[in-house]
Amino acid sequence: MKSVLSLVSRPAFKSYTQTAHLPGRISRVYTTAHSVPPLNDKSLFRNQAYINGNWVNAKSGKTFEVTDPGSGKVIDTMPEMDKEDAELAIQAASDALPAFKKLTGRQRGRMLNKWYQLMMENADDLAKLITWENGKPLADAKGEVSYAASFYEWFGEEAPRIYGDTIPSTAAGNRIITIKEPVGVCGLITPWNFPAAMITRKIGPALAAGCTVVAKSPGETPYTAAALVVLAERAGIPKGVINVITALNNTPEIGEAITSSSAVRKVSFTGSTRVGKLLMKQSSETLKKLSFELGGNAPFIVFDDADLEAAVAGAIASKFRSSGQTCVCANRIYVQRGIYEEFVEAFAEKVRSFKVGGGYEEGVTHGPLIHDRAVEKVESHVQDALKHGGKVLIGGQKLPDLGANYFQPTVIRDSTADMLIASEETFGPVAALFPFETEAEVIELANKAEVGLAGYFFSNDVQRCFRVAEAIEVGMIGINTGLISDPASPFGGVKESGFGREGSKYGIDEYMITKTLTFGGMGLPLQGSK
Ligand SMILES: NC(=O)c1ccc[n+]([C@@H]2O[C@H](COP(=O)([O-])OP(=O)(O)OC[C@H]3O[C@@H](n4cnc5c(N)ncnc54)[C@H](O)[C@@H]3O)[C@@H](O)[C@H]2O)c1
Ligand SMILES: O=CCCC(=O)O
Repeated sequence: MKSVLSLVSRPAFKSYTQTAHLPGRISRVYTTAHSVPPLNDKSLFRNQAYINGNWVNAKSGKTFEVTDPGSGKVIDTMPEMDKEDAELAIQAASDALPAFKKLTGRQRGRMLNKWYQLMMENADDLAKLITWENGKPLADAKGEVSYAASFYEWFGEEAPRIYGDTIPSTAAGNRIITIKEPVGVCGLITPWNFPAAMITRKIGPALAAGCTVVAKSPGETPYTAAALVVLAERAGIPKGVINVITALNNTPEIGEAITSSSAVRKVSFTGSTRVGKLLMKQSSETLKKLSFELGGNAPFIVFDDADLEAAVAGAIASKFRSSGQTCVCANRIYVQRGIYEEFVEAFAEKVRSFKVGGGYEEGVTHGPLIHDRAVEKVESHVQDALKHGGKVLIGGQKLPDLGANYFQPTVIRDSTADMLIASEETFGPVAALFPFETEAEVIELANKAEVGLAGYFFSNDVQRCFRVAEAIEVGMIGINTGLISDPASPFGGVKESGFGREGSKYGIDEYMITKTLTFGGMGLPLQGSK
């Protein structure tokens, strides 16, 4: 294995251009460049885990390889940790808790603010790491860094503003107040699709509340998380407050260690509904406080009365963000019959202008998917749609000449309710367009999903806006917008998309408990007083 420094400063190793033929009337030039630009600050690249303020290997000495999804090349290794390492991290977080929770909110807020500033100062390097291990285009990666850092800024401001209540008692002579306390040690498990933002959205409120954490970084994208820890050290976060453990194949074992430990009082998980259900079962033995941000299958509805141009732009932004690999991506695009043909044409035209390729290449709008399993799922949804009468307008094919993980941005028209894509999250760059006739019909279709994370609709009728927003069973609705993510806005789902809210003024509550203080014998005359 090459040394870390040679890896982070290695020169371009491949760059080429090729033509990909798309069904329909055009063929597009796709390009890719597999060169990894060197970091300005090479010390941000770490290939170890972090426990109790120390950079460490797995006790077993085992490691796993991390692959650049764009080039298919191995980036480096990370420690393949197991239960024993997880227990050390939990112990470190437990030991650090008493002192950390005694700091004032203002003191913790200042640390988070410093961390925010360091992230912004090192935004270019963090973005390079995100693109390297996740594949998303550099411009998107930069956007993710700002989004991720904004959770430290936001919760740094919330930390000094944790209030309890004064409550009128029903019993005469009693006086009731509540205080908020940190829940304790938190186990945080996050996915690869936002290597920075999914972690900061949990660590920010946890630290603001006074909790200490054990974070399991995603096996596919652990280097961004490690770089964030380097910046945490510089921000003066005390040792043991943040512990980041790493694993790929041992992930279920780590999950079990975290969920079964009685020292861990809270688990916050972002990932699939399948794994969420498993972690909930595992956590039941110790009855932990839980937050689960799970899978989505977002309906995106365009009514006849919508602004067509805005609806097309919103649908493109929602569907193809991160090549369709976000939990809030539109998965089912329902368009009312009166506007359907016009919408299909304008939407397809936009997709034709995409440029797929390596994330570092200038002008690339869409990168590779994360791994071959993601490509297989996307391909199976396209094949299934074809079998059920869907018509592929654009795309529909893998792009093997670019690399194993590239798939053409795809538009399928005349989609129907019996297609897999109508009931399962694709998590990839396939836009399925469904025609519909009436408002009642589309609400029923939208609510058929077992999950309910995000939903979107476009309409210029204010009555309808309220009616439809109230009828759709999701945690978040975009009305006349395809982008809803904001640190100020509560993020979370209903039904099998989980529970709990991240970001916003509610996000910090997930990491606190309310303690009730009842004072008896109050309001009585002072004994012996005149
Ligand atoms: N609601 C949200 O905020 C949100 C955000 C991003 C992704 N997601 C969902 O995540 C899914 C895509 O990610 P994925 O396929 O990698 O999900 P996944 O559930 O397989 O993995 C997510 C994370 O959980 C870890 N994990 C996997 N198995 C585990 C186990 N047994 N114990 C403990 N940890 C385990 C993985 O290492 C990974 O870091 C989609 O369904 C997407 O909608 C949801
Ligand atoms: O993928 C899930 C998170 C997406 C977001 O925060 O916008």
